[in-house]
Amino acid sequence: MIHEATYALAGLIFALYAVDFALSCLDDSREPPRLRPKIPLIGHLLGLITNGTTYYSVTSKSTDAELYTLGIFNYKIYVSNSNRLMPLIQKASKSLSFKPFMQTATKTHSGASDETYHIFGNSDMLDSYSHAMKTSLAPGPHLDEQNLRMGKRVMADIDALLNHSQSETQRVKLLEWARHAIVQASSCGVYGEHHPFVRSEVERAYWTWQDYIGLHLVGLDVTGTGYAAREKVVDAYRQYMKRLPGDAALLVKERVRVLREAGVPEQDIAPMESSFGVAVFSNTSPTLFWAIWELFSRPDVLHEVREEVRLQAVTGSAKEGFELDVAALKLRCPLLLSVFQETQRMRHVHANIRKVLYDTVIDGKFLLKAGNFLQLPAAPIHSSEHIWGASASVFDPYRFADTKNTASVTGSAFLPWGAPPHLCPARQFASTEILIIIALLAMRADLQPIGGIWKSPPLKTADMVTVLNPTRDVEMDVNVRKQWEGEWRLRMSESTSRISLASG
Ligand code: HEM
Repeated sequence: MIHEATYALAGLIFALYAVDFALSCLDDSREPPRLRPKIPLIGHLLGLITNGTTYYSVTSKSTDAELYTLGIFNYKIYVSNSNRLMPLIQKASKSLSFKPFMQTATKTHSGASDETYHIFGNSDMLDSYSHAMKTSLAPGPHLDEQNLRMGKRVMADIDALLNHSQSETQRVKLLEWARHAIVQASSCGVYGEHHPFVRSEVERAYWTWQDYIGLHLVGLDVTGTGYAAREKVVDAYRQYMKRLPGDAALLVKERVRVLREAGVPEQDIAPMESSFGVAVFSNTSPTLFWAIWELFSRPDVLHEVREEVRLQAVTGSAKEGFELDVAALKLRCPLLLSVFQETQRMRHVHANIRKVLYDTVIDGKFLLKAGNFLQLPAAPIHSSEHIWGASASVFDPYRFADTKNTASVTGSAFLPWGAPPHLCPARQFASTEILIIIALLAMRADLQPIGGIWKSPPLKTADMVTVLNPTRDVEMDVNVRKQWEGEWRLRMSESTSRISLASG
């Protein structure tokens, strides 16, 4: 019996290797070289299921190839390891396209009808959608209003955190607080004060839904918990969208206009809008969490940042109230900006994905065959010593504060917002929000994990986000800094004064 089982196992392993070998014989010699998995046919799939996109950091370390191939059954994932190829890939967006994933997401993520799915198969419609979002998020009066609403709500949440009895230490869960602050402030900015997340159970349902989006992708939410949470969020959007409030941002009005003009059925508008939270909240929250973590866990740097913000951007006194000047924060606080961008460089794990629609040759030599996928992981580029020097693997809070350090860094080497010419159109909005929150916390509060030890929690690698969340929350002691007690105001700046982001 044991012999038979051993023979069967040996036979299976032999068969797997044989099929893997046979498939690789069908490769065109101009395709990027294959990277063999430890377990033939499914090894890379298991790696991706277990490690998410961080798997590409492992595979990319084991080859010098600029582009390589991971075989999974008869599919191929081409992986770009190179910032040099990035602009060439981005320019080939007609054949290396993100659009098929937008179409699939109408069903897997939003739960919309077949009709909407077909509408999202129209490339021109998707271009109009993207154009409408880009123009409505561009610096100017509309973004000024969006920023104003966002800033007002940030102040309310920071006041709520700090206006407790001064003798008591407040305890908060940092991730929970960062998520709440971002959902509330971003929603006020984007949807107006009567946004869909005013009720805390809708906010909670949103994060439950996010835990299930990986399972929704493969239709495996067997308990239906994620779908129920999604329904709660969609319901709140249905109520909200019965009549868009006057203070909804142009962004929302434009998104809805394009959907209606394209013929998206009315019952699908709320589900489509509710899925926009992935863009608006899900990346900003963990980025804020880690930026707070990286700053407050370095007392010397925190001291310098406090001095920088105090000298450059804060006026007033305890008696007359303090004011944070957002224009100064954006333009004259290089160390704070550097800590934020270094957090992004070290923590960003996103791998942009493209479907190869037609056979495409990149850089005159790499053939990518239609029907396969291309991934553009940022982490191997963010940790490259060729680009960032010998300290590439170390968190250097000063890295972006001195342009000498980053003189050789082009837009396609710093990728948290995507790669030019396709960058997140809300990067100024999200960066302004994060900088305001960190600056106010730095000036007004002391934060420390309970027990005083800054031990980084493990990461939830399965999350489909650009910056990973911790697997467990971290409880923090929050104390008000006595000398900065008092009323605080924001002097909001015009959005045309832009933060000098390394991405452009
Ligand atoms: C730290 C927070 C954020 C990060 C790291 C981030 C990152 C990204 C990235 C990598 C892309 C893909 C770019 C591409 O390849 O085309 C993107 C697209 C997009 N993001 Fe963000 N984003 C953030 C916050 C936001 C917020 C707050 C909003 C809305 C208020 C937003 C709206 C969008 C939109 C509309 C697109 C799609 C643009 C298009 O269709 O061309 N993002 N974002």
